[in-house]
Amino acid sequence: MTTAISTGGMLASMRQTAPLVHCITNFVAMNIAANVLLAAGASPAMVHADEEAGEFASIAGALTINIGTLSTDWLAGMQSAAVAAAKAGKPWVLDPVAHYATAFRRAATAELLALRPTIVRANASEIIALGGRQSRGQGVDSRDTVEQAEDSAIELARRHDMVVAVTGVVDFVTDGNRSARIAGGSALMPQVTALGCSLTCLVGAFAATNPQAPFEATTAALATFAVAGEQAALHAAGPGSFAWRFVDALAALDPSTLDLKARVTAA
Ligand SMILES: Nc1ncnc2c1ncn2[C@@H]1O[C@H](COP(=O)(O)OP(=O)(O)OP(=O)(O)O)[C@@H](O)[C@H]1O
Ligand SMILES: Cc1ncsc1CCO
Ligand SMILES: [Mg+2]
Repeated sequence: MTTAISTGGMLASMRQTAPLVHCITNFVAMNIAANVLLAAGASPAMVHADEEAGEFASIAGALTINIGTLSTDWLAGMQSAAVAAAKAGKPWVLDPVAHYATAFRRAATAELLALRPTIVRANASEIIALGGRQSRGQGVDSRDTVEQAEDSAIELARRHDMVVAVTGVVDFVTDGNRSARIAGGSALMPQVTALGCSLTCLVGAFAATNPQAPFEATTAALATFAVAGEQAALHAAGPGSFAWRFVDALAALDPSTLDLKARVTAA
């Protein structure tokens, strides 16, 4: 069954408002994530210092936090930003990169979760471990399937009253009551580093435009990635040309094509 969500309409309204998205992401992702947001039609700003992160979060449309290259200083900025975003009523998105890998990351993730993210976006291994189950993940890449993570995603969404998005071959989004699957993308996507991190930032852009509908906003962001990924893969020779073709495909994607090609089904 195809859901009634107009992903194209959400892309159009996101572009119309060009939301300012406060991204605290990792050193690997910073450049590609900013380019992905610009191509899609949002306005990214990478601001992480504790001295200004709280102030900036309160003026941005949404905040995204990614712990990929974590340090103590950055964690302080993340916490200030999350507190300020919540106080200002702005949605914020958490990407708990490899949170299972070290005690530092585990503790940081628990502290950030306690600050009540609106949305968590992660790969299957990260979601399984976040739900307290044994995942096969070691570093930043997933070693589990989305299907294996679906129950954990639903449990997490209910436990923390948030939207959870698990990405992989077919993505899964849930708010604990409603769930959807988004098919598409390309096997080249996990071959390009930090596309998941970039997607987390794009989820922030859609959530900024639709703060009352984080489930729909997340679904639309994932569908946008899935369709742009398919288009980019058509003529890509490998991960290198896929990466720039993907940015071009995002910029070229029009709302009606997105509506036509998006494969979103209720789960
Ligand atoms: N095998 C695949 N086929 C199609 N799409 C895929 C595949 N693997 C990942 N994707 C897509 O790639 C994007 C990034 O998801 P992924 O799960 O790889 O994130 P991630 O592991 O957090 O990435 P990173 O940590 O490198 O940023 C999503 O849009 C997802 O749907
Ligand atoms: C490779 C890598 N290392 C830390 S963060 C990151 C980007 C993908 O998550
Ligand atoms: Mg990741």
